[in-house]
Amino acid sequence: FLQHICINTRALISIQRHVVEQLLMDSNANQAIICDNLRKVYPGKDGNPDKLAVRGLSLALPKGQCFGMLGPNGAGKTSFISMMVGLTKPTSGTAYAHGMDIRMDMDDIYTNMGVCPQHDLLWETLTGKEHLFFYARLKNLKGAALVKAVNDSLKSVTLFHGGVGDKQVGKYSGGMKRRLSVAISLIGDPKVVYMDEPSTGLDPASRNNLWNIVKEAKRNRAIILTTHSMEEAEVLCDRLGIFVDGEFQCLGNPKELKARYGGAYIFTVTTPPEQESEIEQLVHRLSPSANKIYNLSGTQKFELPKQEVRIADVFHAVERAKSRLSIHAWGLVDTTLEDVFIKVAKGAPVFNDVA
Ligand SMILES: Nc1ncnc2c1ncn2[C@@H]1O[C@H](COP(=O)(O)OP(=O)(O)OP(=O)(O)O)[C@@H](O)[C@H]1O
Repeated sequence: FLQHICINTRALISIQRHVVEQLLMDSNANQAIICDNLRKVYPGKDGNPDKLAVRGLSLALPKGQCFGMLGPNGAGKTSFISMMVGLTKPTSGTAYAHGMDIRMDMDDIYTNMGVCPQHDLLWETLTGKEHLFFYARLKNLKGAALVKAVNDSLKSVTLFHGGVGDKQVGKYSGGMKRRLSVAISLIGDPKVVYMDEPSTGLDPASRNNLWNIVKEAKRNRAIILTTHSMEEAEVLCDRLGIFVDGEFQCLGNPKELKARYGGAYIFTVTTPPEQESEIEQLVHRLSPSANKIYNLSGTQKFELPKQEVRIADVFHAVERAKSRLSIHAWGLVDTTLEDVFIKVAKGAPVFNDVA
């Protein structure tokens, strides 16, 4: 399985690299974002080796798409976004936002870019509305258009009614601050938006509300977002990359990733512990290469390779077994994006230092 992942990874990353090379040669290429072999190395301090946080990232993203960057803690997602928004310089390689180079044209890029940082960067003594006026003016909005943009923005993140937008941010809850940060990132109609874990700390209702805002917003722009929520990635992202140790381990839309990396059904069954071996035999009759992945006092979990089993056969086998075994509960589920994430993140080689 790991071999399968590695082959796919190399092929996919080189295809993406090839796409980027073609786009860079095409002066009419209408891509919102192109990353060309971006690399970030943090110099080692106190005798420690250098840290290669982003190792040659190539990516092309058209307008109208939301790209999700998933990855374990410390994978390099924030380092990537920091380069894209001009907070740090790439060690080598570069990226283009609507054809403008992040090494030279950052001032022009800023007028057409929005950022929702991982940690809210807000002034406690200013109101939500004052924040939005400030950022909207930076985007050159004036007069009636400025007032309309601010009010629309407050409404879109439900901070308008009851005068919430006129309260000081110091009195906002964590969720309200997060919603304000998202509103700031979208004010002034930027064509490229980066969102670093936008829904962290939001309750389910606020999160759904935020997802609707992002879905609406992506129609007209390119969005790159990082998230630890597989649910969020599935709801919002047209394309995903799982980023581990500074490089993509896989790229694709959520369905493709599940199909490519999720070659098995998960079959769970609970019986009295003394009937475990009979269940095991039943499973191996259904699927000779089934793999037991969990076993605790009568509850067993198996991976059944999809090419070996038909769902209907599993249902029939369980129904027949019920006449002689006490099956308290059972279930058969398809691979989730979370399963894909765990497998890909675990299977990735570990690199810590610059090779
Ligand atoms: N300024 C820095 N100097 C040295 N090393 C750094 C610096 N910033 C990040 N790193 C290291 O680079 C690696 C990538 O960190 P980064 O914050 O980009 O990861 P991340 O994927 O955003 O993690 P998380 O999901 O936890 O936010 C980590 O090993 C981190 O310790």
